[in-house]
Amino acid sequence: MTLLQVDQLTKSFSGLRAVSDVDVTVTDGEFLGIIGPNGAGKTTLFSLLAGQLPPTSGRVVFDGQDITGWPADKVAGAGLVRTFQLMRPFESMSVLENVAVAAHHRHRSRRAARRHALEVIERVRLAEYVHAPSGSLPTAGLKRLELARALALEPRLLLLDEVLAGLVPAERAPIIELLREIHADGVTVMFVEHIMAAVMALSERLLVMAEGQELALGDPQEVIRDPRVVEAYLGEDYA
Ligand SMILES: Nc1ncnc2c1ncn2[C@@H]1O[C@H](COP(=O)(O)OP(=O)(O)OP(=O)(O)O)[C@@H](O)[C@H]1O
Repeated sequence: MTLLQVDQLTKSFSGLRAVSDVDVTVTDGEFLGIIGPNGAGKTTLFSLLAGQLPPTSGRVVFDGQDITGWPADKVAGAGLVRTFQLMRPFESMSVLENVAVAAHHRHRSRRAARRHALEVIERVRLAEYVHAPSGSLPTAGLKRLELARALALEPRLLLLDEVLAGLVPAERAPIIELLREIHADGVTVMFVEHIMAAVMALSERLLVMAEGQELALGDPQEVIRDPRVVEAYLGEDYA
């Protein structure tokens, strides 16, 4: 079943087409990787889908509903949630309070929001930091917190924007495992990432963007051998 359908999606910033006529369909339950050079439009695409930016033109249909131009909180309420490359938790608030703020969107009572937040904190394995101020977390902890805040909104489609950036290789493996678990639990994922080992380990299909457009889309092993992808992004050494 199609969960997300994007038709001819375009975003111009004073003449620059950051996202240009993108068509993509995401099936319920799939894990779609997205790669491309800096400035290719990956983050802008996420902002258009998740409602942080209104598109210049084009259409976004999520779970059968036309959500084009909806504000972010309404999009999240429908089940489409993103993480941010630059994480901005409320630093003086504890991990629990930060996640409870997100959980509150799904649970009206404080007690239910707190209970749900605790479950999510367990799930991302942040329990030892539950009462710590978010500002005191190491980078890997902040990544888990960013995931927890997104999961507290109970997404059906989760857009992950470089969740592995800034982590040393030893810290990446457990986060990759966590992403696998989240996906196995039934969450559909779109995954923007530069760490190719993670992209190849997780992606069922791979979209390559360049200059705002789709350069290639399909089976990851085939896509990374596409000469246009090698030239625009991966380089001969990777190939
Ligand atoms: N708010 C904005 N105003 C003007 N130009 C913008 C804005 N946001 C993004 N851009 C431009 O749009 C283009 C696409 O940027 P975007 O951040 O989406 O790329 P990206 O593929 O996510 O890059 P990276 O891998 O570096 O995160 C870039 O040329 C960028 O400078």
